[in-house]
Amino acid sequence: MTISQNGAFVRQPLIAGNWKMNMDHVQGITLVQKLAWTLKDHEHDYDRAEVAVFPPFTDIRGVQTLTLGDKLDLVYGAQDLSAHDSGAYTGEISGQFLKKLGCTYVLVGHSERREYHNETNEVIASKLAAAYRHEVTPVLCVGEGLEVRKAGEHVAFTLEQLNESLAGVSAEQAENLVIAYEPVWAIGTGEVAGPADAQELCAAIRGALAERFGEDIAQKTRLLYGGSVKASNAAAIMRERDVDGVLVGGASLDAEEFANIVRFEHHLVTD
Ligand SMILES: O=C[C@H](O)COP(=O)(O)O
Repeated sequence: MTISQNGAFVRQPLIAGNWKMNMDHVQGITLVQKLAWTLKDHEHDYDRAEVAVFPPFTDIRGVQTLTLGDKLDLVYGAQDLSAHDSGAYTGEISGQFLKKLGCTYVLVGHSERREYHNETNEVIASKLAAAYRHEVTPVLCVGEGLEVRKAGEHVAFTLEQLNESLAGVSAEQAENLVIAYEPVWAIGTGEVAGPADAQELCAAIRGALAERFGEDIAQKTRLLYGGSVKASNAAAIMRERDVDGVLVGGASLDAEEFANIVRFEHHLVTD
């Protein structure tokens, strides 16, 4: 992340936990409670780093009730949304419902959606439009697979995904946008792209955003890295200039571990 002369972050870091298809609604409430208590024990300053969880759809109502009831500062989002607003789309979830459930964010185009649900950049563009229609901030996920990385085409591939997915997004809408760079080969595999790899792609993404929406918006947009992030590697990744946060999968299911990722600043000082 980038730090200004007075020690403030230029862009507020975002530490996001994607639970994927883990945690039923009872387990979900327990995890959020434990996370909130642990962060309270750590005297976490939520203004300094935002904390978001992305539970399964079935958990969101419980998480909403808990965060409202206990006046928790952490925010939450959904892992996907429909491109449609309502109607005969069995099994789909409208952005309208997510808005009503108090979701701040929604993941769009996660690599697992691209892979298992054949989501193309075109589909993802229509889901981004739906997120904007319902005023839920999208976290657009992009990133290359192993073959592309081995061929040395990871920057071009990722920027193409980015540009095609953002095809319908206006500069005004882009004021509310988070991008997550997640190299597919590093997701759930224990393989971590090094901090320099994360920086390379985040810098390239920021450059592409500048071309598309102007330098001002590019400098304000938060860029996350995702792929086998743990407490032991989060600080080194977060130290990179263009990385403003992390999107954590497996390690977000353990409240202590995730809270230690949120404490990345502590590790920055002591490393
Ligand atoms: O959304 C999260 C990413 O897919 C990373 O997952 P992971 O931390 O389990 O590798």
